[in-house]
Amino acid sequence: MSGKPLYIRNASQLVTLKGSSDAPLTGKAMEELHLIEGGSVWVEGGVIQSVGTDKKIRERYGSRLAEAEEIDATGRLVTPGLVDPHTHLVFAGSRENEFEMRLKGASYMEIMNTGGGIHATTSATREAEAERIYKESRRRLDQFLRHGVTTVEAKSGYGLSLEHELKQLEVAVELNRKHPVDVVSTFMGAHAVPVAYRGRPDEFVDEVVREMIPEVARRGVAEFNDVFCERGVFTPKQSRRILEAGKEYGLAPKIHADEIEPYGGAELAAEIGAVSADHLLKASSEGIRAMAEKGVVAVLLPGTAFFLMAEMADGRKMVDAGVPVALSTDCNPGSSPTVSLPLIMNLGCLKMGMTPAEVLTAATINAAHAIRRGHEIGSIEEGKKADLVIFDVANYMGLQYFYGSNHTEVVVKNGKVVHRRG
Ligand SMILES: O=C(O)CC1=NCN=C1
Ligand SMILES: [Zn+2]
Repeated sequence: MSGKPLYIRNASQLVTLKGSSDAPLTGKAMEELHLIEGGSVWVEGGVIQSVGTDKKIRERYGSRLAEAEEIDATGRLVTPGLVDPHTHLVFAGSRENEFEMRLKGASYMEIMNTGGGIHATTSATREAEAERIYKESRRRLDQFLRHGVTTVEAKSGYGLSLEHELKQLEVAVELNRKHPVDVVSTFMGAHAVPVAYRGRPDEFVDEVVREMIPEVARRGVAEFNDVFCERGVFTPKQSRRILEAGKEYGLAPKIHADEIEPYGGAELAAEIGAVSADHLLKASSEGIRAMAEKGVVAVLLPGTAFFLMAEMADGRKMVDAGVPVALSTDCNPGSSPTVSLPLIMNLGCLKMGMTPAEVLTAATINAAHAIRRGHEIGSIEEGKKADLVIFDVANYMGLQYFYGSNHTEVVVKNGKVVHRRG
């Protein structure tokens, strides 16, 4: 096995989340972190080899301790690497101007319908060379890493044409190849109807379905296909057509659902077998029930609601209804310009009625299942990728109690230390 073993020892709390690799956790199981007090991990070849009390690990590897890189985690919390299953990471430019417009009363949709919003970022991203988009996106990915995030999903959706959607996706693929943080790509050509197609949405849907999806699938630059199902963007009928087309080409469906108005997005997600339905601030009780029945992961984005000064999705209701709940930053220049998944967990507790254990489950194993990676990341179990974080708090409750801070001290990715707080 290449490289030295890594021995992380004697954590005040080691959150394993063991036994969650086959399916996302729901209901009461979202609270069962399977903690080990004084826990240790032995890592070799980028893989978790053994997890247990420090006594167990020292007995098992006693003769080899001297050859290992040792990190003393005494007094600190060790968790799986955080996973962000919903970002619009890859883009150029920013929209501070719109932030001030919204503080003065303009709505998100008003700004978008007058040529700003997604259209503003689309113009900037179309004009920018891939190199510049790569550099700006890499900087955000560096910041994610410093917040304990070891895997992110990244959507296209600021190209809105085959040429520029492919440009975004190629940047995401390049970041995945070169950056320590793993990047999982989602095609989202159906993020908005571009200005050139204003008033002719069905013709744009034709282009997404007939031109973009086949080429994206042929190049293998995305695993998922997402659509902004919202009044004034894409109807449930158009969204169904786009997601069905993606399934035909092997792109698993995801959906931005019921963000601004109740619109049947959650129901459509259950009907079509989406991997996840995201936002859900206005999801109906019927939609939530249907998602629970079909095991569709609800990816909740409280940072977006916070930044849009809107009411939050009812995380408590969804957890109690048996929906698998995950959390994400929704990192994007318009409605959630943040990389702080730890702050999103704080909002899960303070604004959505979730518990400290539930939000940690939602930002690790359930987030991993929302991007079909639950079998390889999201928990600290033998055979899984050694993606781990050491936080400078004594327990998982402290991560939420001392809110608003970045408690990330050490990040381990594939068994290698890739960040130590300076
Ligand atoms: O505004 C943006 O750039 C991202 C977004 N898409 C759907 N909601 C927000
Ligand atoms: Zn989004």
